[in-house]
Amino acid sequence: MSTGEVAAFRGVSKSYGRVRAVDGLDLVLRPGETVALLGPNGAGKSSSLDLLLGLREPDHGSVTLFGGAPRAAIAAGRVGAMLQSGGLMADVKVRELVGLACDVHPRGRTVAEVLADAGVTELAERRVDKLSGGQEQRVRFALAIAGANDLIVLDEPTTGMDVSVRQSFWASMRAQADAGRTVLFATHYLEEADSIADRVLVLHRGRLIADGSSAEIKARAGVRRITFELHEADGPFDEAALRRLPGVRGLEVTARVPGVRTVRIRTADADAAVAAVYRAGLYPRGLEVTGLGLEQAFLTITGEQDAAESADAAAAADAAETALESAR
Ligand SMILES: Nc1ncnc2c1ncn2[C@@H]1O[C@H](COP(=O)(O)OP(=O)(O)OP(=O)(O)O)[C@@H](O)[C@H]1O
Repeated sequence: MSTGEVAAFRGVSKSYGRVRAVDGLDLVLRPGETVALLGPNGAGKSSSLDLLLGLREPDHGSVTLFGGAPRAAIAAGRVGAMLQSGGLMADVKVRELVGLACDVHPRGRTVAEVLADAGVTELAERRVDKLSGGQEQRVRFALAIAGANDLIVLDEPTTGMDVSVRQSFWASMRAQADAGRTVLFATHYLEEADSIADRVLVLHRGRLIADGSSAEIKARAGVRRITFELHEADGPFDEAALRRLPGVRGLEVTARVPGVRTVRIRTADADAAVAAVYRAGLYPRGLEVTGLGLEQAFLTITGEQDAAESADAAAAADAAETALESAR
C-alpha cells in the first residue's frame, strides 16, 4: 500500500436522474481500519459502496482503490465484497460454491479455512437454495473472504441474522480485521457500529456529516441525560420551572410511585443544568448524568442537519420572495 490509502473518494457526486445519491463526498480509508457507514434510508450508503467497487462511475470526482482504478484492485483480488443484491447459485452445495469462489480468486484461500472462518463448516454439505436467510448471509460472507483480500466491503451484512448468529458473525469479521484487513460495512444497527467500528461515518442525503470514533460522534452530538427523583415530601413540583432550566432540550416526567416523580432531562450543558436544579431550590434524589448512546447521537446529528437544511430552504424561499417583491 504505497500510498497509505486503501480507498479515496475525492469530490465524488452521483445522481440518478434528479436524485442526487452522493453529493461531494471526500473520504480516505486507511489500512487496518474497521469503518461503519451509517445513514438513514436513502442516504447514499449503497451508492457509495457501488462507486467504491467500480460498479458505478461517478458523475464528478474520482474514486480510487489502493491508488488506482477500483476495477484494477478488484481484478487483482485485493477486495472482497458482500452486497445486498444478487442471488446465490442454486443446485450447488455450500462447499462447492465456496470452492468455486476460492478457485477463481487470484489470491484464493483453502475451502476448509474459509468455511471455518465464516462459521459455516457445519453447513458445507447443505444445498445453497435450502438455507435460511441468516445462513445465506453467512455463506455470502464466506464468498467475501474466499481470498486473502486487503479490503472487505459489507453492505448491511447482518440483515436477517438472529442475535446469536449476529454475534458470531461479528466475531468472524473481527478476526478478519485483526488479521490486518480493512473492513468497511454499512449498517442500520447502531449498536454494531458502536461496538465494532473504530471509525464511524454518517451519511445524510449523500453528504458526509460526521466522521470520527463512536465516542467522538457521541461527544459531538453533545447531549447528555440527567435523571433524578423529586419527592413531594421535599417540596412542591413545578414542571414549567424545570423546562426553563438552561440548555434543556427535552424533559420527561413520570410518576409511577405516589408522591415521587422521576425526571429525565436532555441537555446540551449538563453542568449548568445540574447547578440550576439546585439553585431552583429543588432537592433532586439519586441524580445521575449519563452520555447518550450512538443511536441518540445519530438522531441528534441527522435531525440537526434536517433542521439546518429546512432553515436554509426557508431562508432561500424568503430571499426569493423578497427579490420578487422588489422586482414588482
Ligand atoms: N438505480 C437507481 N435508480 C434511481 N435512483 C436510485 C437508484 N439507486 C438508488 N437510488 C436513489 O438514490 C438515493 C440513495 O440510495 P442508496 O441505495 O444509495 O441509499 P442507502 O443509504 O443505501 O439506503 P438504504 O439504507 O435504504 O439501503 C435514494 O434516494 C435512492 O432512491
